[in-house]
Parts: sequence; C-alpha cells; structure tokens
Amino acid sequence: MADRKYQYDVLYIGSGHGTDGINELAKKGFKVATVEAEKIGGTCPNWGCNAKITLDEPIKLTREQERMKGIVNGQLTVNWPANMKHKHQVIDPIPNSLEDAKEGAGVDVIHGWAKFVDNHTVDVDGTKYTADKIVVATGLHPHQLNIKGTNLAHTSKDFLALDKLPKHIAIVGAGYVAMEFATIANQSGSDVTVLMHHDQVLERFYQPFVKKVVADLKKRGVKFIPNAGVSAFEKKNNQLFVDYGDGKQLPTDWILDATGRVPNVHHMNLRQIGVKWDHHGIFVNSHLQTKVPNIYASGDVINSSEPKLTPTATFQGNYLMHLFSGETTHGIKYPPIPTVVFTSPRIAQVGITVPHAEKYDFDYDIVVNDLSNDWYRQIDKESIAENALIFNKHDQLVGVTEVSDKADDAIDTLLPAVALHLSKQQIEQVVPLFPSIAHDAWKNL
Ligand SMILES: Cc1cc2nc3c(=O)[nH]c(=O)nc-3n(C[C@H](O)[C@H](O)[C@H](O)COP(=O)(O)OP(=O)(O)OC[C@H]3O[C@@H](n4cnc5c(N)ncnc54)[C@H](O)[C@@H]3O)c2cc1C
Ligand SMILES: NC(=O)c1ccc[n+]([C@@H]2O[C@H](COP(=O)([O-])OP(=O)(O)OC[C@H]3O[C@@H](n4cnc5c(N)ncnc54)[C@H](O)[C@@H]3O)[C@@H](O)[C@H]2O)c1
Repeated sequence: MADRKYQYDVLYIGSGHGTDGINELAKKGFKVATVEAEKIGGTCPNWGCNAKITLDEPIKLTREQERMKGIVNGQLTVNWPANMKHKHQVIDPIPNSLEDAKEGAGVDVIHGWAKFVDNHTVDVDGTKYTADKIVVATGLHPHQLNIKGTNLAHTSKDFLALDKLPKHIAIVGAGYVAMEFATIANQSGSDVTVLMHHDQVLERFYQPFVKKVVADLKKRGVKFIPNAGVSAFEKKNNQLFVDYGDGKQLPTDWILDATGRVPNVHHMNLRQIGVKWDHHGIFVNSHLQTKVPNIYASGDVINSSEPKLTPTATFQGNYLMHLFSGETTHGIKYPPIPTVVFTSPRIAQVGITVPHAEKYDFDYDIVVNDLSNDWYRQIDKESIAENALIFNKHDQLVGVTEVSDKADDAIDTLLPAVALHLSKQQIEQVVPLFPSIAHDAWKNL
C-alpha cells in the first residue's frame, strides 16, 4: 500500500463498469474513492445496456407471441408509457443501491466534475483530492453530427427516457444503437426510417446474418436509405426535416443521431499533465498505464481495438484491482469478448469472425448450420435461426456467430469452449441439461 502522503491509494474518475473491482480493492484495505459527475453506475445501467434491455423485454415477448399466433390467441401490443414507467421502476433505484454498496465496502463516493491539477491531485468542483494512483474511467458520450441544425437531433440517452413515442422517428446511423432502437420503436408502433452513411448495416457483423434481420425489419415497415448523405436538420412550422441526398427532405417528428460515441477526455487538463489521447481515446500500455506512470485508464475511454462494451470494461476494472493489490504484475491478456446486438432476432458473436476465417481459410473450417430445422427451435417457431461455427486445425471451436432469438444465450453457452480452447474430448465431458439452449448449442460441436 502507498504511504499516506496522499489521501487515497487509488482515486477513480467515473463510476461505470470501468471501475469494477473498486469495492474489492476497498475490502482489501486500500483507501479508494470514485468521483462521478452524473449518475453512479455510469452509462450501462442508467442509459445503456440495462435501460435498453428493460424496454426490449416486451418487444421480445410480442415477437414470440406473433410466432405462436393461433396457439396463443389475441394480439399483444406494447404500451409505450407503461413500458417507460416500468423502465423507471427497474432502473431509477440502481444509482443509490450502487452507492450504498460502494460505501458499505469502504469506498468514498464523491459527486462532481473531476479535473487534474497535477498528476497526484484532482479538483472536484473546487475541492482538491490527492491520490497515489488515479484511474481515468470517464467513458464516452454520443457523437453529434457537425451539420446545420444538429441541436434538433437527440441522443440514445433521450430515447431511453422518451415519455411519448413519436409517430415518425428518423435514425441517422446503422450501428448498434440504430438497429436496437429501430427494433424497439417499430414494434412499439412508431414509423421508423434509418438513414445509412454507406450501404452496410452493422458493418462489424457477419453480413448474411445482418441481411436477414434487415429484411425482417423492412417487412415490418422500417425503411432504410443507403448512402443517405445527411446534410442538415431543419424545423419549419413545428415539423422537423432531415435534408439528405441531392436536395431530398424526410419529414419526421423526432431525430436520433446514432452516429457513434466519442471519448470523454475534454475539460480535465489531461494534455496539460502529459496524458496522451486522440479521438479514439486515451493511449495506454499493456498495464493500462497512460504516458504518466501513476495515471491509468479503464473502460470505453481507452484507445484500444477491444470492443467498447461492458464485459471489456469489467475485465479491465478487475485487472487493475489485481494489479494494484499486487496479485499480478503481468500485462492485461484479454479473453475472447462476446457481443450481441439486441435486435429481434439477435445477432451475437465471439472469437474469430467469419470474414477473418474466410480470409485465412487454410487455418480454419467454417460450418454453417440452419438451426430453424432443430426441433428445439421449432417449439417457438424460430424461422430466422442460423449459426456459423469456426474450428481451427486442431478441431477446437475458436469462433461462433449466430442470428436467432436465442443467439445471446447460445453464444454465452459456447463461451467456455472458445475461451478455454476445449478439445473434442473435453467437450464430451460437458453434459448440459435437457432440453435446453445449452444442449442445443453444444450438440453441434
Ligand atoms: C444505448 C447504449 C446501449 C448499450 N448496450 C450495451 C449492451 O447491451 N451490452 C454491452 O456490453 N454494452 C452496451 N453498451 C456499452 C456500455 O454501456 C459501455 O461499454 C460501458 O458502460 C462502459 O463503461 P465505462 O465505465 O467505461 O464508461 P461509463 O459507463 O460511460 O462511465 C463513465 C462515467 O464517467 C463519468 N465522467 C466522465 N467524465 C467525468 C469527470 N470529468 N468527472 C467525473 N465523472 C466523469 C460519466 O458521467 C460516466 O458516468 C451500451 C451503450 C449505449 C450508449
Ligand atoms: N448491444 C450492445 O452491446 C451495444 C448497444 C448499443 C451501443 N453499444 C456500444 O455503444 C457504441 C456506440 O453505438 P453506436 O450505434 O452509436 O455506434 P456504432 O459505431 O455501432 O455505429 C455508428 C453508425 O453511425 C454511422 N455513421 C458514422 N458517421 C456518420 C455520419 N457522418 N453520417 C451518418 N452515419 C454515420 C456508421 O456508419 C455506423 O453505422 C457501440 O460501438 C458499442 O460499443 C453496444
């Protein structure tokens, strides 16, 4: 532990998943604090994963009921205000309960905006705190298009707090946020148009699977405009317009700018104290150390090729806890990080991707399975259900991608095989219960 020349052994800026491990560090006897400018817990619980998945639950249910039509009678519809009320009931208590848990573990929770005074001192709204080590875990904020009328557009955070669902929503971008929110809004009764930058949706995902999801959304009335070239947002007589293409205008009631997220690195004096960053985030070495040796970074704010997701942030936060407590001196070594787009059906993947396996086809075998014929998928009539399994030359599963209503669970189930490089013999020793998604997923290996 550090000498007490500083108030804290470790001070974290931010309180999201990039700071996971902080409670354990406190329980190990370290003096630690977290500074949070907004809500305790950061993006994921308050205006990211948890908030979104709460709104998505009724969407999932209506889709399932639709498939079971004639067996389950009636027509389910989503009541948006009730769905939003339920989201508030589930999500709003989270910051307080996280704060209680932190304080219970011995973490000091400081509310306010942190900026560096020097490499051991942080100023929070006029009060100074000193620490031996400081972790910058400040995350990202939504990118805003630099075009005329940009202030007329809203962010993912605004969507997740909409009291009333607009009749028409224009979504700019075709990534995670665009596709998940297009699914939720469309199924809740809104008319949705997606304005794409190029001609690909979810460009980092296996395109044959993405195309199935897009075709399904189109059937449900979502419109996609490729290569839209959005140039301005306007308001005339209470009506909003998106200017795109060559003089075209899309009338709309609400605009969602879903063009990505950018690092929270400004107004903190990072450059002044020597921490280096660019528009992808803060540069760190394999110990998550910035150019200033006692200052570290964790979570989305890091400039890294790892996906900017909660599991990555949690892994980094826990790594720092082990590093600071002397339990490791090694650099961080990432396991395969899974990811899922919560459309309906979902698209999930982990490990080696299909395009990579196709490019290096001498190293890999790709097995594509149409899962819609599996009896287990037939029970709830999944018609879009396919996976691609990627094996290396030792017959070990090294990557999976799946499109289906159960893709998230199926990928999670197969994670140990991918992460631990299980052999065929080891896989035979895993006996999932039956019937289950785990059994269905493991039987194809
Ligand atoms: C709409 C949406 C849906 C998502 N869904 C998923 C999902 O389903 N699954 C998934 O894995 N990931 C999802 N993500 C991504 C996930 O939320 C992030 O990867 C994760 O929250 C990153 O955690 P973090 O701690 O790095 O950053 P954050 O959670 O963003 O925390 C950073 C915190 O730092 C605070 N802060 C910033 N600057 C300062 C300062 N100077 N002083 C004090 N505090 C400061 C901020 O207020 C913020 O609370 C989603 C993201 C969004 C936007
Ligand atoms: N399920 C999940 O895990 C999940 C869900 C939501 C968000 N997230 C996280 O949040 C991040 C941000 O999500 P996102 O959807 O905002 O970003 P994204 O990077 O997934 O997608 C951004 C989209 O905006 C488009 N775009 C970029 N510049 C544009 C421009 N000038 N005009 C029009 N379109 C433009 C891109 O082509 C892309 O389609 C994700 O990368 C991910 O890390 C994760």
